[in-house]
Amino acid sequence: MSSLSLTIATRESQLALWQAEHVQHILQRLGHQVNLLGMTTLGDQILDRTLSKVGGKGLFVKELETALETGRADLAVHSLKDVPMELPPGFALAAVLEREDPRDAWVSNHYASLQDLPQGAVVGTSSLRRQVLLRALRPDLDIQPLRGNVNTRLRKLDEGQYDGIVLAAAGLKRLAMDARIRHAFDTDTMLPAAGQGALGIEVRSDRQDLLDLFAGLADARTWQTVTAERAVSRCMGGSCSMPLAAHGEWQDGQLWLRAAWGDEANPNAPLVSAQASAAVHDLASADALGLHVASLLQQAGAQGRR
Ligand SMILES: NCc1[nH]cc(CCC(=O)O)c1CC(=O)O
Repeated sequence: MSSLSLTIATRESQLALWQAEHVQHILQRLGHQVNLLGMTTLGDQILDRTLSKVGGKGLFVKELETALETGRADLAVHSLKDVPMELPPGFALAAVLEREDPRDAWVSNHYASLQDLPQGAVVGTSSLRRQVLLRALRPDLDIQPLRGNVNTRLRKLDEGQYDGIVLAAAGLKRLAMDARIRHAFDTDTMLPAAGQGALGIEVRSDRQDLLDLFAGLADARTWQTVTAERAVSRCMGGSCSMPLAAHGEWQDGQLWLRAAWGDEANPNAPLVSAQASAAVHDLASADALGLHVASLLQQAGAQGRR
């Protein structure tokens, strides 16, 4: 393939820039010329409210899509967790890249683990999924909202506003802040969000040149895994305003998919869980596994949203 001159649209948080530069380097190694176009999204501007209350997923990607639409940029690099389950018409996921640690991390300056926290301690997270899972582990905790990019959240912890916070391990590891992680929660206690830790490349669907280019860079296993996870979320009508976890792990060539759903209207109700496995071999069979697990969730009492 001949050398292309490409522009990557990216948010300007430290993590978004790391991710865009990561893809920039991959493309440069293939001989392409790559610039970054930094942008501020609505999700970056609204910091005083919980995202689930102001429109949820999509707030971080819309401005980037506009740049693709107008040709100011050729591709956008996203944390897949923040990408809506269905892209708007005219856009496509060109690839999913290798996954960082998908687990949630416990970060605290004083307490090595949740178990060490005193009664009623203050824990920061704005994720409804993390809130519900934390409440199941420690009903006594005082869970307080925590927004902002990774650095902002750590600063708020260090200022003493929280006894501990829960963040994606992936963001901390990518920013070489592993040292802040007291421990990563095992996936049995804190089931991760669909797509957590994976990167997605979005392009305009008419850019066949880019679809061809990225087909060769995709991590097939990761793409199948997150496709199954995202199918659960899509089928449940998942958005940030629904406590929903979906996580796949491979075992003996089979993809094991687990999901958990919490009732946002009744946060004290127990979680509904479901799991299934299948010999997934392509994106279609991964999607089918996700739909199956979503139907099991619904049979067990989880309510999807239209
Ligand atoms: N919702 C914000 C967001 N989107 C992606 C990540 C972390 C990196 C990832 O999951 O790929 C984070 C921060 C967090 O959840 O702690």
